[in-house]
Amino acid sequence: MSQEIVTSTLAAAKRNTIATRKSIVRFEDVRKTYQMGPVLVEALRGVTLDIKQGEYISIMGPSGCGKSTMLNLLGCLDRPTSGRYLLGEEDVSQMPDDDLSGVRGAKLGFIFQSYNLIPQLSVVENIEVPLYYQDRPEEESREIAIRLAQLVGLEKRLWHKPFELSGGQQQRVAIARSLVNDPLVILADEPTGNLDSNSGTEILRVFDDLHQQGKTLILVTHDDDVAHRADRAIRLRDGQVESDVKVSKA
Ligand SMILES: Nc1ncnc2c1ncn2[C@@H]1O[C@H](COP(=O)(O)OP(=O)(O)OP(=O)(O)O)[C@@H](O)[C@H]1O
Repeated sequence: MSQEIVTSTLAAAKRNTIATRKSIVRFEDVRKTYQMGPVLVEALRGVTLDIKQGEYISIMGPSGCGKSTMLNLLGCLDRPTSGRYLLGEEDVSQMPDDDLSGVRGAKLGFIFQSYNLIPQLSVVENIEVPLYYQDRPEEESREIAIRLAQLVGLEKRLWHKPFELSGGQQQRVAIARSLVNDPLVILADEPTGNLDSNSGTEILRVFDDLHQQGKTLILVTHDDDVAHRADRAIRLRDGQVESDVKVSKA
């Protein structure tokens, strides 16, 4: 078989496997309206999306187009005004706050631009934080945290505090912490926004590795280069999906 045929056969096989994979996130005509005194602000105006297990998605768009609103909804930090949000098998669209917070802890991992680490805690202890709310034996939590610290390349920094780490290393701790409950989806908000370009590239390599391991990643960014590391790019404009395309890698 020629190289060309092999390449196109592989590409078709990959497309097929994505098409037949389980949906992890489904938005059906999701709308979000904020009330500002007498004024209604329509931040999301009918977004329909289907994200499959193992996809790596970037969300881009101009300021005010609804990215944070969408991330807040995806992250179960807020509820849609109307429409349906299915996370895995579960309809989370109108869940009460307590249940939503349970869903966040069990099914979602968060990575923020500003790392959000606890300054008094070491690398391992920061990674363990989401496990405090579970009834796990201490040694087991510690084992998981150390394994994840190793996974993100921090095996020589296990007992350092955040102020003793570079920005890139702090973001690795945040990534390890986001993985601790083996989430269905990892949500990242401008994860490289505070980093110089070398550290940013290192963090993007960690995302590439997670993607290779089959994790589902959704990343909001202003940066075209970051967006192009994903395999699907969604662009919002005025609260709607303007484009939703597969990223072609040269
Ligand atoms: N809590 C709120 N109350 C009222 N209006 C809001 C609220 N949050 C967002 N908005 C409005 O909803 C629209 C979408 O805002 P959103 O923060 O989702 O945009 P964004 O794409 O994340 O912008 P940026 O890139 O500047 O962070 C904007 O018009 C914004 O002013």
